[in-house]
Amino acid sequence: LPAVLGAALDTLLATRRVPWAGLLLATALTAAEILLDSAVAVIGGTTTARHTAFLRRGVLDRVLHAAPHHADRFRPGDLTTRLTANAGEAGAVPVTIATAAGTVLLPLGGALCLFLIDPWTGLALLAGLPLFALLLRALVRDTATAAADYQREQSTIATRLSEALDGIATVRAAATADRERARALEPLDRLATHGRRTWQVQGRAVGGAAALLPLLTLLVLAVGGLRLSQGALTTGDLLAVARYAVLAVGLGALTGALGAISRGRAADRRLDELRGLPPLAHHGRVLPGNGPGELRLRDVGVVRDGRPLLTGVDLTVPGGATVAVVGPSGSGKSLLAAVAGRLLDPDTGTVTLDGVPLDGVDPLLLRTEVTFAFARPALLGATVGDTIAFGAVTPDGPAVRAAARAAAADEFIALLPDGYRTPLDRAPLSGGERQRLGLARAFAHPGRLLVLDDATSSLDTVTERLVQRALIHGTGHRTRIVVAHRVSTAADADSVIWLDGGRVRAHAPHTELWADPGYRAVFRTGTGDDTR
Ligand SMILES: Nc1ncnc2c1ncn2[C@@H]1O[C@H](COP(=O)(O)OP(=O)(O)OP(=O)(O)O)[C@@H](O)[C@H]1O
Repeated sequence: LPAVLGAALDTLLATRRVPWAGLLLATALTAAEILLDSAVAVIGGTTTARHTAFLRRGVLDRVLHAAPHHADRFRPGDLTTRLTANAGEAGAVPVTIATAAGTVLLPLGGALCLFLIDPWTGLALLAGLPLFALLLRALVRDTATAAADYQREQSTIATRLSEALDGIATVRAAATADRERARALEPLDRLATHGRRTWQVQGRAVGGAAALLPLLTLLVLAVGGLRLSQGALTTGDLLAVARYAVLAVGLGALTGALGAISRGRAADRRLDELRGLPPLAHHGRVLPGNGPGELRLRDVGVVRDGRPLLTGVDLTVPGGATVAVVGPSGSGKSLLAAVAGRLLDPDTGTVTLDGVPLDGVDPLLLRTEVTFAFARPALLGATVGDTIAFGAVTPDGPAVRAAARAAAADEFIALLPDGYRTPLDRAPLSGGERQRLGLARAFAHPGRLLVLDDATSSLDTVTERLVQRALIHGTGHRTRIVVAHRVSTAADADSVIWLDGGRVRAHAPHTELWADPGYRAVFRTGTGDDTR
């Protein structure tokens, strides 16, 4: 454009006629620039959105497929920040790099044209560039550290807020809302400091560029003027030099792009920590068809922070048996349940189902063969029916209803506004009702092994008996492990695993163990309410 305008000016001066061709070309070039700018906005926006979605999916996939105890060290608030704000910043990097490349191309073209018109004007521009390069280097380095600190504090606030929301009832009951707010917002000062640091670094770079680049333009123009007076340049040339010099110092826009790239890369490093989570390893083995569901644990141990939580657990649960796991609070019952269905890999020993080590079985297959129900089940899916059907395999309507009946959930579901089709957010549920939906979900997914981890603790005694009967009389699972505090569960089971301090104290039928006062004491000192 400057070359066309310069040539048009020279034609005008030389011929005293309107240079229509030059003007038309200049108009076409300007229109093309406007069109390109619009294309950049549209393509840039969609590319960033797609890349962000790609990063989020990839990282979420790694988190979901990671060995659970590795993924657990990232708290929900922290994970959310990484997957939302951080992924957003990291997702913008490719487009920002492309924009930066565009930002560099135009000044480079400008510089090249200066050399073509007159090398001395090009050299004048080059003289100031080393200083500008130093400025950019400092910007990239300082932005990266300030942005990383800022993003870390953001995560801390998000973690504390999500903890406070999670425990909102306790916070209200303890009247500690003000204290919680102060705790959640405590990193705010540091966050502000790091935020200011980021913008100070950016401001310094922009300020430096704003001081340096006009001086550079002036220098190029001065050299151009000198060359005009020497007769080496025409007036049109000088006009073009002036325009190209302005284009060349457009390099200043690079400061904004480089700052954004540095912030994006700092955010991407936080995603890297999630990408680095070791996946749940397996050897893609299948379980033998029609196996009885025999579970064996050999010398199983779990250690956390040097503390043994399960030690030397040796157990055989015969296929088709119902086994209760009892023991005082903190004795390792939930850990044993998690290990039995590979929600957790033990640190020592092996767990096999029908002779195949669990860590060898394809996880998707394992999830169709092993079903869990928990004390506080997460209700996933859009409707009440969906949440029961939720799993690796989706059961049909009659199977969902049969499972709900077995879990004694059918009656209260029938009272909901739309029955099974009631959206979960329109279904106010008590703790016991939530538990029954969790149980129904487990019952609706038959397989070799069913693990109930305290999954009936909120049910009243009558309902629990109903569920217990359904459990014993078949839910389509062959083997059942039931963690419970109630003596009736132990009495109904074929045998009882009695845990104490992370060790198996005994594995025998309830009637045999009942003679031991220590065993009877479990039901008095546990959180269970019934003894007999
Ligand atoms: N991820 C973990 N990191 C560190 N310690 C853990 C972890 N998970 C469990 N523990 C500890 O292991 C012990 C056993 O926990 P577990 O949940 O198995 O007990 P439990 O017998 O099911 O107790 P309750 O009857 O109260 O539910 C507890 O002391 C608990 O603090």
